[in-house]
Amino acid sequence: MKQYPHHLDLQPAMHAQGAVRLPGSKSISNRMLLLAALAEGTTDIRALLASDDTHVMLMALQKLGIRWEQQGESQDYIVHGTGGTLPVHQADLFMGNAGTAIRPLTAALAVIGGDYTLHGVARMHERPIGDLVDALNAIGGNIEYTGQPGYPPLHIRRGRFHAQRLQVKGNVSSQFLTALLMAAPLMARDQDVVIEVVGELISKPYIEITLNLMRRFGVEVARDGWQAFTVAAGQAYRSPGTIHVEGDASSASYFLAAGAIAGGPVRVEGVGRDSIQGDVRFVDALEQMGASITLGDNWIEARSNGVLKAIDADFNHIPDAAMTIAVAALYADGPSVLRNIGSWRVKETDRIAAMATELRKVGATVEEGADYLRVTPPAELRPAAIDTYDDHRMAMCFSLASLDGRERRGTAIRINDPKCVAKTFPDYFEAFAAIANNNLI
Ligand SMILES: O=C(O)C1=C[C@@H](OP(=O)(O)O)[C@@H](O)[C@H](O)C1
Ligand SMILES: C=C(OP(=O)(O)O)C(=O)O
Repeated sequence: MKQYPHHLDLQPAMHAQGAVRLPGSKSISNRMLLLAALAEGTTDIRALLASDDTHVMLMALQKLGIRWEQQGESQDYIVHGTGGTLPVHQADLFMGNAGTAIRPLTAALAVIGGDYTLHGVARMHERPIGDLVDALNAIGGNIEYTGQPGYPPLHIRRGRFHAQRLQVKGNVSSQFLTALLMAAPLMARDQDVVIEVVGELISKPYIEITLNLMRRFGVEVARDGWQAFTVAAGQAYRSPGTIHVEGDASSASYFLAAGAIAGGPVRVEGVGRDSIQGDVRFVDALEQMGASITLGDNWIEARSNGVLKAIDADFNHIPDAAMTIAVAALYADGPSVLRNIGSWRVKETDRIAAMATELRKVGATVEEGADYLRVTPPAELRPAAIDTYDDHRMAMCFSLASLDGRERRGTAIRINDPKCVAKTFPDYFEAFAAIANNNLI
């Protein structure tokens, strides 16, 4: 993988312009890998994301005995599905800090049965998984915590699944519901499986990605809004043959915001108006801030010709791309408020605290609530060394503070420990330099 120095210095850039080919979507890549492994037949996955999060999924599948082959140097992978069984019944799996790997795998392994341990980096062991474990153990799963109750590491043994009606909480992470949905067809081939959501469900558009991909692998889910999901008996995953991974809409947010802040046009290629990723709705927020957005079939472009307007909005549906708005708010004409972002506290780091601390370094006044941030831009941005907390999105979104807006100049930004971008976008800084006057030094 890519080598990065201990820090990167970004000089102020007057303009942002150009086109960027996006890496594959993390959310789609890891779902497709698991679905292809569980399917009957061989799947040809095109343009898989190359990153830490997909690497841990690929390695885990390999350890579980799933055969896959990378096609030369490309990001095309052939995955040989085993139709819902696993050749290896005992494995120790390293999950890094990939929520999209550990959560779905926990459910699939618990249902298939075997003797598996799942663990990750230190932060993974602080990220909650209790609601998923509770849902599975309540119907006969056998999952134990080997560290702190409620958190990985986990020890999964063969359970005795009985009920086909599950309940899961959705207010901490939507990935728990995604995990159960993906595992549901493995639970009972002869009985319907019903999954009920107890209370509020956050990050809803990610459930749409799950349902869409399950459908492409041959499994239909009937739903009652966001309350209940039924996987009818008799369904099993089947390979769709060849399947393409869209470009990552969350990764697109940095470049589109660059176009909005520093004029543009900046075009991202690989996602467009028909994307299945909720994060394409990030462009609505940019539009509200005054940017002009054009959506094509497989591209999105952002430009702007004025100062950005402040925004006060609920960002529950786009928690990842919302971090980009927090930094774009530095260029707005007044205070912006990002609401309903409580899940930020249990992601790669406590993102509300980290964002508040780092925005203050460039001069912003920030009010931090349990589930919101209010960002008041300074008269002028101050040079700062940004700590990244091993959070790829902290590193990526703070690159934007080096851009000149119309009313506010960009500033010299040092990004400490930039290699964390490898979680989803190893080449991020090269791509950013290419649209921002090659300002990497
Ligand atoms: O299902 C997914 O692919 C994801 C769901 C979201 O998590 P939460 O549901 O925990 O908010 C998002 O933040 C994460 O990056 C990817
Ligand atoms: C929250 C994120 O990742 P994960 O899939 O590990 O939850 C993210 O990529 O911003």
